[in-house]
Amino acid sequence: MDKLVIEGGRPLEGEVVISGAKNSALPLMAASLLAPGRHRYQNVPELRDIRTMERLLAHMGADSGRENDGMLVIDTSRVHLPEAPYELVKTMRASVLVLGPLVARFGRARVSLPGGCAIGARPINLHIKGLERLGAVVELDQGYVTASAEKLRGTTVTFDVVTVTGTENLMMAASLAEGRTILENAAREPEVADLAAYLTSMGARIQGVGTPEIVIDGVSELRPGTHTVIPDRIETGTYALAAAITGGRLKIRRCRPDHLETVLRKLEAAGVTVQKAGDTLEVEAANGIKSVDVKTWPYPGFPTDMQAQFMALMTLGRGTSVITEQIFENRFMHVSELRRLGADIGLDGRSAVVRGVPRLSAAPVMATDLRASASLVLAGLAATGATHVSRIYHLDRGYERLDQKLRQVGAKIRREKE
Ligand SMILES: CC(=O)N[C@H]1[C@@H](OP(=O)(O)OP(=O)(O)OC[C@H]2O[C@@H](n3ccc(=O)[nH]c3=O)[C@H](O)[C@@H]2O)O[C@H](CO)[C@@H](O)[C@@H]1O
Ligand SMILES: C=C(OP(=O)(O)O)C(=O)O
Repeated sequence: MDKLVIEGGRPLEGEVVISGAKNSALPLMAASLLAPGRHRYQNVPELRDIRTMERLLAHMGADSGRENDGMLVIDTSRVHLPEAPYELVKTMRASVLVLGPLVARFGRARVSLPGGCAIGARPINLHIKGLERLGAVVELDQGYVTASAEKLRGTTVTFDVVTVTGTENLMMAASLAEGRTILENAAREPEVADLAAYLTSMGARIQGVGTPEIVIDGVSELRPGTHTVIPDRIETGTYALAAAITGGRLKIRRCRPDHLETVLRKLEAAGVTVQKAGDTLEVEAANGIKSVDVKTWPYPGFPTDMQAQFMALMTLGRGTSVITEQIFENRFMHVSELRRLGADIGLDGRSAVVRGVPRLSAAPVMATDLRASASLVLAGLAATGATHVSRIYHLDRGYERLDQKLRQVGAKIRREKE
């Protein structure tokens, strides 16, 4: 197992190029199951989750590989086994994204239940309820969801809570259903819009994307297409915070600042200078950090996937910050580790009360999920001394070449065997 060793206390300076979004690429890859043939994706990051999705699709009979220019090509002509086994699903919850496409195209699917994870129980009841509304017969058997439907039929589905992958699963299934499906209280995340853009290029008829009501008119078949994945807004935000927490200055290139408005406004409120120009963001923190409060919320609210990293920044704020997690019931696993670095954080139900301290100092820390790991890396970049972050396989799920990109902008960070 690898760990990261970070010698902190150096302001980051220079340029970082943002990779394609993991949370866009995964549903886009699942969408390849909707139409036999060669699907071509540009800007897919090299990540552990992407390789897991390739293995999952391969299990079903798909072929995939990269072309010389990095284009990921998935050929679904020979898919014959509509099944997602436990061994793969347990390593990546996003595997559940194959459920909708499989039922829609093959009339049946057998997908392992993902189970809980470090950040919460994360049920998929709304995915299942939605598929049932579309006419699928769904059963739970020995830890697997089996769903079957001769033909899905359009209907209205109202989500009890906003669910990103739930919206994506149902949008894919409804694209091949008979008639019109209306998804109410749908997710508005940019990744949902990116998936809708690809589905539309495949021949799907989708309206209302980016609003809480998505209308899908089913078509009888879809065709493979070519698509460029949007830049990763969470990676972008993480580097913006890396500049801020180290008192540095970063030019963040090939990103979409408009997908990160809420985070950028909070950064400005914290006294950080943020300049947007097209697909470039410049972030500079010359005068320290002011404490600000944050509440996570579905898009366009403050993303839960940035909560842990923002908390790392707030540990060094002037004043007290209240950070409230409203999406997942257990997404504070980083708190005890940040405390090991000298942070002063109290927990009160769904809120963390972060009293800023003048400095953090290095310690060995360990993370239990992807963004918690990122928050520890940020804290380590600011802390004095050498911070050892273990279990970085979490980071490798979601950040492409994180250590290399940070080294390029002046961080002293290396990967070591534990
Ligand atoms: C691969 C991917 O895109 N992952 C993202 C996606 O996860 P994911 O799509 O799994 O998260 P959801 O949006 O579904 O979860 C939001 C809330 O709804 C609840 N819920 C969800 C589905 C369901 O059937 N029943 C239910 O109760 C969840 O437990 C959670 O409390 O959105 C999350 C919220 O922005 C992000 O943190 C994840 O990075
Ligand atoms: C929670 C995340 O991912 P996943 O939904 O794949 O677990 C994330 O990207 O922060």
